Amino acid sequence: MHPPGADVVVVRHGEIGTKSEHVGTKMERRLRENLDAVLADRGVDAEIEQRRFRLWLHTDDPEGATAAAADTFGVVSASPAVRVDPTIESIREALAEAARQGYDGGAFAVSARRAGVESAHPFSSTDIEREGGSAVWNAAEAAGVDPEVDLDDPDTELFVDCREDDALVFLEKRAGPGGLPLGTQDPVVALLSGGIDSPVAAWELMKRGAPVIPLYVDLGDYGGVDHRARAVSTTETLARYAPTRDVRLRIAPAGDAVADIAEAVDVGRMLVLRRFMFRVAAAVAEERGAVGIVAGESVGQKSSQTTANLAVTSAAVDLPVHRPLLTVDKTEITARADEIGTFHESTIPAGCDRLAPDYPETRGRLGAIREREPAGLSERARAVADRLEVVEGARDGVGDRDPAEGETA
Ligand SMILES: Nc1ncnc2c1ncn2[C@@H]1O[C@H](COP(=O)(O)OP(=O)(O)OP(=O)(O)O)[C@@H](O)[C@H]1O
Repeated sequence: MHPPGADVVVVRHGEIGTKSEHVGTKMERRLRENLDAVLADRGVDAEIEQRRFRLWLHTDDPEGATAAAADTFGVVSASPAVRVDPTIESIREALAEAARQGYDGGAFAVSARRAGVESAHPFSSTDIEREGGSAVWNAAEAAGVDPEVDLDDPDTELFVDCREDDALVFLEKRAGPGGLPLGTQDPVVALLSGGIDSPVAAWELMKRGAPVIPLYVDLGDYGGVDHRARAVSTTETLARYAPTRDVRLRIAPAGDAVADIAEAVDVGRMLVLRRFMFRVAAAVAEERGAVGIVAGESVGQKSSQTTANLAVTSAAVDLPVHRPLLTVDKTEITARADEIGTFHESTIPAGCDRLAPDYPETRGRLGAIREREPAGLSERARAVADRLEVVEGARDGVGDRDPAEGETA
């Protein structure tokens, strides 16, 4: 919610501030470019101004600009604000206006910060809070609201940032994803199954700055049109967070290879299959200059995801397999999927479920699994990776950056 007259959105970032000046400056530039692209992608008109440890968005659409900032990796919070003169009188007036808009009962608090030269104002932040609080109180009473103050746990918080030349009044600090600007790490291949977990895992890597190359392994008769459609639609949602990037889904035509695995392997079948998928992903990574694989596995969630089995599947490739959900419970993963917009409730049985043998292996041993693996799987994985289908049109204005470009801290 924004106060009346808001025409600026204050955007805060976090970890960039811990970097060296050289790296921090580059990351700030990348954040600005990414934010600009998200704004443009959503048709929000805003001009970005670089401030110390902040970006300011000058805009006539404070809600749209705040929502865009809150979906940009690297942003910790965003506040649509009104700017007034740095005097107690102007601040009181703006707070009273803001209260008429955004305070309709419950407990409130005014939180003030003063930045800049100490002697710039003849008042302290405590003065602002006291004077501002009384202005809010009066405005509420005049509007028929029964005001109450709770400084520790308010229902409504009204903020004042008082600086040398102006004061900002705002009603919220909308949380962004945090993390680092997308493109500040080298890319990884994201194995997307169309299920709930893998898009969240991909999003987590994006949040830390790594662009993803989404890859769906088509299981042929064991997969399904709906399964594939879910991978396409979750990729489109992920792409909304990355308009500067090529986030088109790649589909690997693995039906024949999967059918052969299902035919040849019973005990340990899912491990052989996952090892095959990792090999396909590694081949795509090599081709596209990616430096890792991200998967949505979480310890113990499925029989193929026990600690022993994760060791067996990871050993199929030299590239690191990143599993950001490793220790996250399913309820939390589902909530996160809902938040980021990739959650699709579905009763469609996943292809892997249909492939699972009656007695799945829970404690695979690398040597035994290697022996059971049909010969030539690495070559077949490379062949499948050479015949990728790229799903066009997932997003307009697909990014044009080189996926191998990164600027690691
Ligand atoms: N058909 C597929 N194409 C690409 N990646 C896949 C596919 N199936 C599984 N994966 C990858 O392997 C991981 C584990 O898959 P598994 O089938 O055990 O989980 P799932 O519950 O079906 O999928 P998800 O983890 O996405 O919910 C997935 O998180 C995903 O990263």
